[in-house]
Amino acid sequence: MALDIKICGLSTAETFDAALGNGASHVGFIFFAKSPRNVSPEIAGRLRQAAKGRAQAVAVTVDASDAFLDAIVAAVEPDMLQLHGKETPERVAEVKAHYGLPVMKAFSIREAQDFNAIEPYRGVADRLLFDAKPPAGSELPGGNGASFDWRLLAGLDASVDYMLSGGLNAANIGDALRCAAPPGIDISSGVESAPGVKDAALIENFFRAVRAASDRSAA
Ligand SMILES: O=C(O)c1ccccc1N[C@@H]1O[C@H](COP(=O)(O)O)[C@@H](O)[C@H]1O
Repeated sequence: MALDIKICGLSTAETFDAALGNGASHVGFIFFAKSPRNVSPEIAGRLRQAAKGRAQAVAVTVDASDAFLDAIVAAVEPDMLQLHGKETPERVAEVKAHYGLPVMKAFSIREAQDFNAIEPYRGVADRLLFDAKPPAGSELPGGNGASFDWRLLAGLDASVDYMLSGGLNAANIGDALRCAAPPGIDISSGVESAPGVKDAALIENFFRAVRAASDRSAA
Protein backbone atom coordinates (compact mmCIF):
# COMPACT_ATOMS: atom_id res chain seq x y z
CA MET A 1 0.00 0.00 0.00
CA ALA A 2 1.31 3.48 -0.91
CA LEU A 3 2.59 5.60 1.94
CA ASP A 4 0.51 8.72 2.58
CA ILE A 5 2.64 11.83 2.94
CA LYS A 6 1.20 15.02 4.39
CA ILE A 7 3.07 18.30 4.22
CA CYS A 8 1.52 20.51 6.85
CA GLY A 9 1.54 24.21 7.60
CA LEU A 10 1.67 25.44 4.00
CA SER A 11 0.89 29.07 3.25
CA THR A 12 2.73 30.07 0.05
CA ALA A 13 2.15 29.12 -3.59
CA GLU A 14 5.81 28.15 -4.10
CA THR A 15 5.95 25.65 -1.25
CA PHE A 16 2.44 24.41 -1.96
CA ASP A 17 3.58 23.62 -5.51
CA ALA A 18 6.70 21.91 -4.14
CA ALA A 19 4.55 19.66 -1.95
CA LEU A 20 2.21 18.77 -4.82
CA GLY A 21 4.99 18.48 -7.39
CA ASN A 22 6.88 16.02 -5.22
CA GLY A 23 3.82 13.86 -4.74
CA ALA A 24 2.26 14.80 -1.40
CA SER A 25 -0.95 12.86 -0.84
CA HIS A 26 -2.14 15.42 1.72
CA VAL A 27 -1.52 19.13 2.20
CA GLY A 28 -2.31 20.76 5.53
CA PHE A 29 -3.31 24.26 6.59
CA ILE A 30 -3.00 25.44 10.19
CA PHE A 31 -5.85 27.49 11.63
CA PHE A 32 -4.47 28.31 15.07
CA ALA A 33 -3.65 31.90 15.94
CA LYS A 34 -0.68 31.05 18.17
CA SER A 35 1.08 29.12 15.43
CA PRO A 36 3.74 30.68 13.16
CA ARG A 37 2.00 28.65 10.43
CA ASN A 38 -1.42 30.17 11.03
CA VAL A 39 -3.12 31.00 7.75
CA SER A 40 -6.41 32.70 6.96
CA PRO A 41 -9.24 30.60 5.53
CA GLU A 42 -9.20 32.88 2.47
CA ILE A 43 -5.51 32.30 1.65
CA ALA A 44 -5.83 28.58 2.31
CA GLY A 45 -8.93 28.50 0.11
CA ARG A 46 -7.05 30.03 -2.80
CA LEU A 47 -4.11 27.62 -2.45
CA ARG A 48 -6.39 24.68 -1.95
CA GLN A 49 -7.91 25.04 -5.42
CA ALA A 50 -4.63 23.77 -6.90
CA ALA A 51 -4.83 20.58 -4.83
CA LYS A 52 -8.21 19.50 -6.16
CA GLY A 53 -7.82 16.06 -7.68
CA ARG A 54 -4.13 15.96 -6.76
CA ALA A 55 -3.99 15.80 -2.97
CA GLN A 56 -6.29 15.81 0.02
CA ALA A 57 -6.57 19.24 1.66
CA VAL A 58 -6.55 18.98 5.45
CA ALA A 59 -7.72 21.78 7.74
CA VAL A 60 -5.92 21.61 11.09
CA THR A 61 -7.77 23.13 14.04
CA VAL A 62 -7.38 23.17 17.82
CA ASP A 63 -10.60 23.06 19.87
CA ALA A 64 -12.22 25.27 17.23
CA SER A 65 -15.67 26.79 17.74
CA ASP A 66 -18.56 25.96 15.43
CA ALA A 67 -18.36 29.45 13.92
CA PHE A 68 -14.66 29.11 13.12
CA LEU A 69 -15.16 25.66 11.61
CA ASP A 70 -18.03 27.03 9.53
CA ALA A 71 -15.76 29.77 8.14
CA ILE A 72 -12.92 27.33 7.40
CA VAL A 73 -15.12 24.76 5.70
CA ALA A 74 -16.88 27.42 3.61
CA ALA A 75 -13.67 29.07 2.39
CA VAL A 76 -11.38 26.04 2.07
CA GLU A 77 -13.71 23.16 1.19
CA PRO A 78 -11.27 20.76 2.84
CA ASP A 79 -11.26 17.03 2.19
CA MET A 80 -10.54 16.30 5.84
CA LEU A 81 -10.54 17.99 9.23
CA GLN A 82 -7.64 17.40 11.63
CA LEU A 83 -8.62 18.01 15.25
CA HIS A 84 -5.42 18.67 17.18
CA GLY A 85 -6.78 19.82 20.53
CA LYS A 86 -8.59 18.23 23.42
CA GLU A 87 -11.71 17.37 21.40
CA THR A 88 -13.78 14.62 23.04
CA PRO A 89 -15.10 11.60 21.11
CA GLU A 90 -18.53 13.28 21.22
CA ARG A 91 -17.13 16.46 19.67
CA VAL A 92 -15.35 14.46 16.97
CA ALA A 93 -18.61 12.66 16.13
CA GLU A 94 -20.49 15.96 16.09
CA VAL A 95 -17.99 17.67 13.76
CA LYS A 96 -17.87 14.67 11.45
CA ALA A 97 -21.66 14.45 11.20
CA HIS A 98 -22.21 18.19 10.84
CA TYR A 99 -19.75 18.74 7.98
CA GLY A 100 -19.92 15.28 6.43
CA LEU A 101 -16.12 15.23 6.28
CA PRO A 102 -13.64 12.63 7.49
CA VAL A 103 -11.89 13.57 10.72
CA MET A 104 -8.33 12.81 11.77
CA LYS A 105 -7.89 13.08 15.56
CA ALA A 106 -4.44 13.86 16.95
CA PHE A 107 -2.99 12.25 20.09
CA SER A 108 0.11 13.25 22.07
CA ILE A 109 2.41 10.35 22.78
CA ARG A 110 5.30 9.98 25.21
CA GLU A 111 4.87 6.48 26.63
CA ALA A 112 2.98 3.28 25.86
CA GLN A 113 0.04 4.09 28.11
CA ASP A 114 -0.69 7.25 26.10
CA PHE A 115 -2.17 4.97 23.43
CA ASN A 116 -4.99 4.08 25.88
CA ALA A 117 -6.53 7.44 25.01
CA ILE A 118 -7.41 6.28 21.50
CA GLU A 119 -9.93 3.62 22.56
CA PRO A 120 -13.06 5.84 22.79
CA TYR A 121 -12.21 7.38 19.41
CA ARG A 122 -12.00 4.10 17.48
CA GLY A 123 -14.91 3.86 15.07
CA VAL A 124 -15.53 7.59 15.58
CA ALA A 125 -12.46 9.28 14.05
CA ASP A 126 -11.65 8.17 10.51
CA ARG A 127 -7.94 8.29 11.09
CA LEU A 128 -5.65 8.91 14.05
CA LEU A 129 -2.50 11.00 14.14
CA PHE A 130 0.28 10.36 16.63
CA ASP A 131 2.42 13.33 17.56
CA ALA A 132 4.89 13.86 20.42
CA LYS A 133 3.82 15.59 23.61
CA PRO A 134 4.71 19.29 23.34
CA PRO A 135 7.89 20.37 25.13
CA ALA A 136 7.34 22.20 28.44
CA GLY A 137 6.35 25.83 27.85
CA SER A 138 5.25 25.37 24.24
CA GLU A 139 2.00 27.08 23.31
CA LEU A 140 1.55 24.73 20.37
CA PRO A 141 -0.05 21.29 20.64
CA GLY A 142 1.80 20.33 17.44
CA GLY A 143 4.43 21.69 15.07
CA ASN A 144 7.09 21.58 17.77
CA GLY A 145 9.59 19.43 15.89
CA ALA A 146 9.57 16.97 18.79
CA SER A 147 9.56 13.18 18.29
CA PHE A 148 8.43 10.29 20.44
CA ASP A 149 9.88 6.80 20.59
CA TRP A 150 8.60 5.23 17.36
CA ARG A 151 9.18 1.73 18.81
CA LEU A 152 6.03 2.32 20.87
CA LEU A 153 3.99 1.94 17.67
CA ALA A 154 4.89 -1.76 17.56
CA GLY A 155 2.32 -2.35 20.32
CA LEU A 156 -0.50 -0.81 18.31
CA ASP A 157 -3.35 -2.94 16.95
CA ALA A 158 -2.56 -3.44 13.23
CA SER A 159 -6.09 -2.36 12.26
CA VAL A 160 -5.51 1.22 13.48
CA ASP A 161 -5.16 3.60 10.53
CA TYR A 162 -2.88 6.47 11.45
CA MET A 163 -0.33 9.06 10.44
CA LEU A 164 2.97 9.36 12.27
CA SER A 165 4.09 12.91 13.01
CA GLY A 166 6.34 14.84 15.32
CA GLY A 167 9.89 15.92 14.54
CA LEU A 168 10.20 14.08 11.24
CA ASN A 169 12.83 15.31 8.79
CA ALA A 170 14.99 14.10 5.91
CA ALA A 171 17.64 12.79 8.29
CA ASN A 172 15.39 10.62 10.44
CA ILE A 173 12.55 9.56 8.14
CA GLY A 174 14.41 6.41 7.02
CA ASP A 175 14.70 5.24 10.64
CA ALA A 176 11.07 6.14 11.34
CA LEU A 177 9.79 4.16 8.36
CA ARG A 178 11.98 1.16 9.19
CA CYS A 179 10.98 1.23 12.83
CA ALA A 180 7.25 1.86 12.58
CA ALA A 181 6.18 1.17 8.96
CA PRO A 182 3.31 3.68 9.37
CA PRO A 183 0.46 3.96 6.82
CA GLY A 184 1.08 7.71 6.63
CA ILE A 185 3.55 10.38 7.71
CA ASP A 186 3.03 14.06 8.47
CA ILE A 187 5.74 16.70 8.57
CA SER A 188 5.75 20.41 9.28
CA SER A 189 8.75 22.06 10.96
CA GLY A 190 11.17 19.54 9.41
CA VAL A 191 10.76 21.23 6.02
CA GLU A 192 11.19 24.81 7.28
CA SER A 193 14.16 27.17 7.18
CA ALA A 194 12.74 29.07 10.20
CA PRO A 195 9.58 28.62 12.31
CA GLY A 196 6.63 28.90 9.93
CA VAL A 197 8.80 29.39 6.83
CA LYS A 198 8.43 26.39 4.52
CA ASP A 199 11.32 25.75 2.15
CA ALA A 200 10.80 24.19 -1.29
CA ALA A 201 14.30 22.66 -1.34
CA LEU A 202 13.77 21.06 2.07
CA ILE A 203 10.43 19.66 0.91
CA GLU A 204 12.11 18.12 -2.14
CA ASN A 205 14.91 16.75 0.02
CA PHE A 206 12.40 15.14 2.35
CA PHE A 207 10.67 13.33 -0.51
CA ARG A 208 14.06 12.19 -1.80
CA ALA A 209 14.82 10.71 1.63
CA VAL A 210 11.44 8.95 1.70
CA ARG A 211 12.08 7.47 -1.75
CA ALA A 212 15.57 6.35 -0.77
CA ALA A 213 14.21 4.64 2.34
CA SER A 214 11.46 2.94 0.31
CA ASP A 215 14.01 1.77 -2.30
CA ARG A 216 16.20 0.32 0.48
CA SER A 217 13.31 -1.57 2.02
CA ALA A 218 12.25 -2.96 -1.41
CA ALA A 219 15.80 -4.19 -2.23
O1 LIG B 1 2.28 23.19 13.03
C1 LIG B 1 1.67 23.86 13.88
O2 LIG B 1 2.00 25.02 14.16
C2 LIG B 1 0.49 23.25 14.59
C3 LIG B 1 -0.26 24.05 15.42
C4 LIG B 1 -1.35 23.52 16.07
C5 LIG B 1 -1.70 22.20 15.91
C6 LIG B 1 -0.94 21.38 15.09
C7 LIG B 1 0.15 21.88 14.43
N1 LIG B 1 0.93 21.11 13.60
C8 LIG B 1 0.88 19.68 13.54
O3 LIG B 1 1.99 19.15 14.24
C9 LIG B 1 2.42 17.94 13.66
C10 LIG B 1 3.91 17.81 13.41
O4 LIG B 1 4.64 18.92 13.48
P1 LIG B 1 6.25 18.86 13.36
O5 LIG B 1 6.57 18.09 12.09
O6 LIG B 1 6.78 18.19 14.56
O7 LIG B 1 6.66 20.27 13.25
C11 LIG B 1 1.65 17.83 12.36
O8 LIG B 1 0.62 16.89 12.59
C12 LIG B 1 1.05 19.16 12.14
O9 LIG B 1 -0.22 19.02 11.54
